[in-house]
Amino acid sequence: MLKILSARQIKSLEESYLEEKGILSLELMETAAEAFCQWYMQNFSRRQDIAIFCGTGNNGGDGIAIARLLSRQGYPVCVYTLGDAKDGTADYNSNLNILPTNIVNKPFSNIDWERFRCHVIIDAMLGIGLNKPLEGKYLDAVKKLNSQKTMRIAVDMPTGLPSDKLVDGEAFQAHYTVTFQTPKLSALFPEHAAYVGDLVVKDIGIDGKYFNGYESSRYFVEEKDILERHKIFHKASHKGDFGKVLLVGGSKGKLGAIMLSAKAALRTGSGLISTFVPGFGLPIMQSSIHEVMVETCTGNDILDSAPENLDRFDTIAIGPGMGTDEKTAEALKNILESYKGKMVIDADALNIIAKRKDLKELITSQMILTPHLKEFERMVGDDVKYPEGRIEKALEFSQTYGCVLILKGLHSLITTPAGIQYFNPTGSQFLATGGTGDVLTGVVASYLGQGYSVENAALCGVYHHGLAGQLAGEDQRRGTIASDVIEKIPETYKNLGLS
Ligand SMILES: NC(=O)C1=CN([C@@H]2O[C@H](COP(=O)(O)OP(=O)(O)OC[C@H]3O[C@@H](n4cnc5c(N)ncnc54)[C@H](OP(=O)(O)O)[C@@H]3O)[C@@H](O)[C@H]2O)[C@@H](O)CC1
Ligand SMILES: [K+]
Repeated sequence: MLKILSARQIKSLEESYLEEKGILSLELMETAAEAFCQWYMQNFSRRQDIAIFCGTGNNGGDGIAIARLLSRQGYPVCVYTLGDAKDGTADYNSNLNILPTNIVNKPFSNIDWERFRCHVIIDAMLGIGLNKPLEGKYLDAVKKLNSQKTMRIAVDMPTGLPSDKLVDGEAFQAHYTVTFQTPKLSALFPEHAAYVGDLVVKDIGIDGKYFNGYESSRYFVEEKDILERHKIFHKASHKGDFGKVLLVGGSKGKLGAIMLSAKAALRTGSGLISTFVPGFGLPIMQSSIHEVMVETCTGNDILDSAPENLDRFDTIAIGPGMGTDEKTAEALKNILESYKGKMVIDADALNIIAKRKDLKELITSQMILTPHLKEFERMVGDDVKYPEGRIEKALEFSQTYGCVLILKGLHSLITTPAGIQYFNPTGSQFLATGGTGDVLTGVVASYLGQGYSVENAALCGVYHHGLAGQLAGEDQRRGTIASDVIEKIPETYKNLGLS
């Protein structure tokens, strides 16, 4: 887990790290530049001309050091500076003084934009030191660079993005942001996706113990954290060991939702899946998914009653495609009141709960709620447009009702009633398509059925779902559909070296 700190905390952390280790900030800058270059060299060829735009703070210092290191490795580099060296930080100037003279180094204001050509733009203008919206030449630079049809990469933060809050005005639009040590909070806001691009976190050697003194309950999940939370099954495991899961949902025209959840749960590893759907769905379910068992409610078109003997199941997920009819709401109430096991509450179940205070009171610590932004807004009855406020609201909700909350979106946020908030690293823009939420419900329910704690099921579920989305997107690009994501779930295990 990487602890997420504010820009102010990062500066203080850096100072105490340097002091305790007895190293110079210039050395840390060199480490950061090396980390960037190592990533760059793995991903880009020497045939691509690089233009590095540098401010005069330490972000600019990183840029100048990157220019020297890449040039030494045979990469064609030009440097463009946005300020006067006399205003530069000490480390910026130290790097400028050792920039080889064969590297073109021009002021930004001297660029002839008619003739400007490069393949890759590296933004080292401003990083976590940004303290006001862009204006003047920085604004001009960002606008010019964003309009270039080239690869754009930001060092630490895209210029113009404040580290801890929503952007105000313009910012550099990166395809990749290579950030140091730990992600900055705002790089994880879905609203900033077009500025951050793909986020790459590079270790610069400040180990975890230095983070201990800084208060934060927000973390960025890493692959190793997920590996630790998985259960290991053995050859002799029986299908019953993988859990008996009941998935409740579906209504006329929306049966596909519960089918997607069921298939996803099977692909995640569930042994026995039952579904509970309106009567019309029985032949459809049975003919399309042979591995699931199907039970039906009293009514033919809508879900109007609860299943019998809920204790037969290790876990229940409810909501996909269910509709919000009053009879359905009563069936939901019945299930929430009588079932004591772990549950996933999604989609229309959330929409029903949003309107019923009495149902909100039935939320327990055994439950994982999985709203997307619109559903969450209905649940809290408030505007959650601003990410800083939304993250706070998620915490408040989870603590008030004692449940685990998965707020879906880019870098889905998992909040536990203990007050910990985890940002998920996996995912893809191609997950923004109908039915992927139903897939997540099936994945999370499957882990609950396999005996995972609510916290581990939420973390592993969101991680694998996001990774499956990435893998599906690599093959299918904008043509990715929810079923492709399901088919990629088994590959996520292979990816992590899990059986
Ligand atoms: N911390 C770490 O672990 C490590 C940090 N490292 C690197 O250092 C970076 C942070 O460096 P930093 O603190 O010097 O800040 P930086 O982003 O260069 O900007 C400061 C300058 O910008 C100016 N300025 C601000 N807003 C502005 C605006 N809107 N428009 C115009 N100007 C504006 C501000 O001017 P002022 O307000 O002071 O007049 C000041 O001159 C960090 O992102 C990372 O890349 C790595 O080297 C090693 C490990
Ligand atoms: K930058």
